[in-house]
Amino acid sequence: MALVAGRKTFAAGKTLLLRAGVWLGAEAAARGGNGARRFVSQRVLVESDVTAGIATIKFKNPPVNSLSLEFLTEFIICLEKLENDKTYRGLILTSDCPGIFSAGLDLREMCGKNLAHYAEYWRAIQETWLKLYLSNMVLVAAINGASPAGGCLMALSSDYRVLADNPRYRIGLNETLLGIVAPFWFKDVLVNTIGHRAAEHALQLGLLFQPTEALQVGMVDQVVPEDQVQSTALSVMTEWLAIPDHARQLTKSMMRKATADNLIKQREADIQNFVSFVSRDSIQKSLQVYLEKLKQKKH
Ligand SMILES: CCCC/C=C/CC(=O)SCCNC(=O)CCNC(=O)[C@H](O)C(C)(C)COP(=O)(O)OP(=O)(O)OC[C@H]1O[C@@H](n2cnc3c(N)ncnc32)[C@H](O)[C@@H]1OP(=O)(O)O
Repeated sequence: MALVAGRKTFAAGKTLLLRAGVWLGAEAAARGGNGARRFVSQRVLVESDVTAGIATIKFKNPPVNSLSLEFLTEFIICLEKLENDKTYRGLILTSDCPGIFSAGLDLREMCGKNLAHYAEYWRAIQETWLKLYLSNMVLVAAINGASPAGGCLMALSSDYRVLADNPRYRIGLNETLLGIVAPFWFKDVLVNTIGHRAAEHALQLGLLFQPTEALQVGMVDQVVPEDQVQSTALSVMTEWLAIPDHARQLTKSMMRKATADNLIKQREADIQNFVSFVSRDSIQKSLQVYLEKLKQKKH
């Protein structure tokens, strides 16, 4: 059944389908007698409370939960499985890596690879976003670490964001600092969240907000002590799940459909655009310099 779901997801990406199959073969699922279920994959941990109808996905791609193609493949399959299983009405996104929610796109997937790889990678990024943004489940991001760029996008695609109060946990779309440009649909999601002027400011400067600033600008909904992030996410979830599903889902779709359709109607062009942008010599150079800087930071 899960493979069928995977096939639907990756109708346009044969390699991804194959990888998904490999992952599904390696998956282990355990059920407890108390309604708790746990799916284990290499990079994505899914815990669920069947009785409450709530699942928690923990990103587990150390050291920084970068969105590698392998991670995205597992993540997409998990999302699809949960979405198709009517047991689940709510999903909490969080991290299993201390201090990092997600470092965003994996820069190694965008450097020194061939054009077909860039296209495959970008399709997976698009697919992940569409799955998150259009989910029928209530999505709450329990942001327990730094959350730049693609990490921020995942949080912004949730319905509610709870951020741990730690000045090191900065969140924002910092693409310009890497010498690259946030795609239009990243921009659309940011504008929908914090408004046009604040988004223009944040995007041009590649701002990464500390928790109090993120709350002030409306990028997150709540900032709480680190040890209360999960419990707060859970109580927010309970509040949201008290709303009848059909009314909430239709309202969510009414609010989000136009933004998602904007990408859906030009998906292939967006892929081509990414491929030609990222394969430019100047962009490859910028990304390599940035990666090198990250590596040298430690020394
Ligand atoms: C072209 C069209 C537009 C495409 C859109 C792109 C959106 C994106 O998401 S681009 C990615 C933007 N991400 C970032 O700018 C984050 C960069 N990373 C950091 O700022 C920090 O790593 C961190 C704050 C997330 C964590 O800091 P910490 O001190 O704990 O760890 P580090 O020592 O910096 O990193 C450990 C290790 O991980 C490597 N790494 C970090 N980020 C990435 C990444 N995004 N992709 C791949 N690899 C990453 C870093 O180089 C270190 O590697 P080594 O241990 O080998 O040195």
